[in-house]
Amino acid sequence: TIVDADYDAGNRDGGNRDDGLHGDDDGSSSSSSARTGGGGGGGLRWRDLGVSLDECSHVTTDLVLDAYDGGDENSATRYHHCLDQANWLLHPSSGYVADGCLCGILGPSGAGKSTFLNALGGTIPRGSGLHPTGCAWYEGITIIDGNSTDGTAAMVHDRRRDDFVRSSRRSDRYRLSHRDGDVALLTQNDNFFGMLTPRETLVFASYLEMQNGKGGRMGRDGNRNKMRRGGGGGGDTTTEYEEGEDYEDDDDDVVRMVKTQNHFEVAESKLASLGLMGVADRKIGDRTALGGGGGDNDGGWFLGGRFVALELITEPRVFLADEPTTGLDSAQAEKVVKLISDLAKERNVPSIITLHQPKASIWRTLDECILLAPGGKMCYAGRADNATSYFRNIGYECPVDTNPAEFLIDLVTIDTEDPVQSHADEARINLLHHHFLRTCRSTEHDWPSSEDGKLTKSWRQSSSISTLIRTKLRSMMKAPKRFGTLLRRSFRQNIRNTNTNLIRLVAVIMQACLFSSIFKSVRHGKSVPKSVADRVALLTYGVINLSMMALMKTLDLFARERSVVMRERMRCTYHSLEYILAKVVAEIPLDASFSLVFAVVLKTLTGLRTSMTTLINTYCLLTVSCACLGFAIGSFAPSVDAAMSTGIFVNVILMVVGVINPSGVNPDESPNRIMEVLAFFSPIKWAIESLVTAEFRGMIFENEDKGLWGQLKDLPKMGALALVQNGDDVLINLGLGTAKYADLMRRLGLLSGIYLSLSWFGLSYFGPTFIGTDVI
Ligand SMILES: Nc1ncnc2c1ncn2[C@@H]1O[C@H](COP(=O)(O)OP(=O)(O)OP(=O)(O)O)[C@@H](O)[C@H]1O
Repeated sequence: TIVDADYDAGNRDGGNRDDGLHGDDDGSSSSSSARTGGGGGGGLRWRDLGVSLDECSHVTTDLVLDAYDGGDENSATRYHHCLDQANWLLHPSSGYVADGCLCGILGPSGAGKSTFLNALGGTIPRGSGLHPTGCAWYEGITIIDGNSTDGTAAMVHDRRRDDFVRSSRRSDRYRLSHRDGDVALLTQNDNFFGMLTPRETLVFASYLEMQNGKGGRMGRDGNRNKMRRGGGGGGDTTTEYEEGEDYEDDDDDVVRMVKTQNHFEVAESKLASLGLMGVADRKIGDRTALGGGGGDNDGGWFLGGRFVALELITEPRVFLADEPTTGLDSAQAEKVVKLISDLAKERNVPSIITLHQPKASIWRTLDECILLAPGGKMCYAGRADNATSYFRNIGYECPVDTNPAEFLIDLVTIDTEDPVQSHADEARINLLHHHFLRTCRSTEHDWPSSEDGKLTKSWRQSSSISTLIRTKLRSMMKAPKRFGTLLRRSFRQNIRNTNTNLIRLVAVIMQACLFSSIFKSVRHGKSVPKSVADRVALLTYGVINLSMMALMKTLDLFARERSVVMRERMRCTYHSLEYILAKVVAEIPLDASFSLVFAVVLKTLTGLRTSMTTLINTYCLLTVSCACLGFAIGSFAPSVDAAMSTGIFVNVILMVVGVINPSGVNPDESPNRIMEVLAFFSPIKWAIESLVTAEFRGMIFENEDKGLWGQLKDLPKMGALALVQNGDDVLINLGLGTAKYADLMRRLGLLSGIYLSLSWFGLSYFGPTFIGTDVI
């Protein structure tokens, strides 16, 4: 077994960074070799990768080129046919980014940089109307002991023999799997639990990753990286395990060490390696303390670094970042790009980032660059330091003292304001695109054809069923631990939200005081007929108020967590049921405690007949039910905005069908079927009916010493309830003659269960799904 690979006797047939990428004055050839890497090294590759608004399966880079060259008539016709149909956001191209390289995607706004990144990472959402073509994969190099017939010879250092031995290397193609954490994709919308510190965030993330039944990943990668570090920059020599091999079966020292490393150590090492120790205990959401995106270098650095830290917790195979410098000042931006560059080298992973107008110092940090023109037309892909010579060779000289990045972006920008200039710009871009594609074709023989190697397994995917079953079982056994972690995280996030919690506390006390002062007849504490309407209204107001607060708070929090949860769910870090249950257990007691305060204040300040316990129980269960409704809406809604507006709409409907008319109902007029169904799903209805039933059942009116005239004066105010004799009469008039408090509460409980199940379903089946690119 080959145990180390820190030397390769120069027999790398195209060792990525050494072949064509360095010191090649001929821009054209450097570009093409950068793109293909000569086939010898590990890295991220893509072939004919494009994205169009129309379905068009036949377009390849070859066809595009044929069309430009006016070559094979048949091909050109096919291409034009597709062009007619397909509206390309990203014209098909093929390329390569080597292990350990940082590649920046440059281009004007709307050129297709994010689209390209999503196509590479396999994260083009289903239903977006986009159609990807081609494929992207990771090419890994395996050093095999002995003389394998299908590999290329290489000299590899065998630690056990302390000697260099001739070994074979095999190049394997792996499908990149988001679920397995192969791809770290940092998007512009990424978010965090704002109340946690970076240390806690990383501890929770690493703990969840370790407990998700894919425990072999960290150990195995830890091993891989350890070996790579010894590689002295030989980015293309990587000793790998055979597929399906489980690290637990391995007796390597390094693996054992990583196995015993706990999640605290993993988090600490990530923090240290990213230089985040100084801000490790500051709350993430505390942007003022951190300096946010402006002014304070530490703050901005932290904001960028924390994203990177979390994405790297899983030791990804490929690192992609969409504008990681957005919102940072230039010094902070430089630091973040430098960090990604260092990590790319240290971990030997290909890293690709999109950049908006990078300054010269950032440009110098890039190893490679990809230039995209509008329409996603690739005009350059290769070593960053060869870019200017490449363009000089085709007649575009970068002026002295000009930032090459700006020069490149200007080259592919269309001046839409001036029609003549716009025409000239488009012609130049087409020329550049065409020239670039032509330089690629010369190395096409290095590429696997689509029939080659039907390898569809992801990097970490196990090949044997028994291993799969073992992994599943291991994951199930760890469910309680994951639940505990999620519970702690939710609980901390909730309890530390001090300002919001204080505001809520003050709000419920003030609302209870306000309601008690509005309904004065209830305040007197006398069970008199005149107070019936006020009692119904008071209880109803309380229910509506608490339901609104619980629903909105849940939607807001859920919406803010959404991107984190989606990211974690994409990787199958935990089961959606575990997440939902943890949220319920962590959040609902706190929500219910506000209801408790409200109930206590209301009962103390008014003469409500309902007991304190009944009031508390009902308001608390109502809160639970509305929080569950919030989870359900949040789990189905496609976006934060959609969740919030749907929440308001739904609550209004449930309120309208749920409130009781205090003037009484007409028993001869039964509500229509739709109303009945809607009412069944209204927690507001069940809570109001429960409280009203508890309030009036068995109530005997007290005599008011106000004489006949005084009593007659009150009758008009009581409407249809003017002639009631006692509480039971009131309930009959309100349509609750046979209602029982316990039954109504059971309905409310049942409704909470239904909403909880719906949230589980929504979270499980309505998450983001992506369109995969073709698998080679
Ligand atoms: N789902 C979609 N449907 C239609 N057009 C889309 C879709 N997604 C993106 N586009 C369009 O594709 C083009 C490329 O978008 P993309 O976001 O990739 O550009 P970009 O280079 O990343 O821009 P920026 O620098 O402004 O982020 C834009 O014109 C955009 O409007």
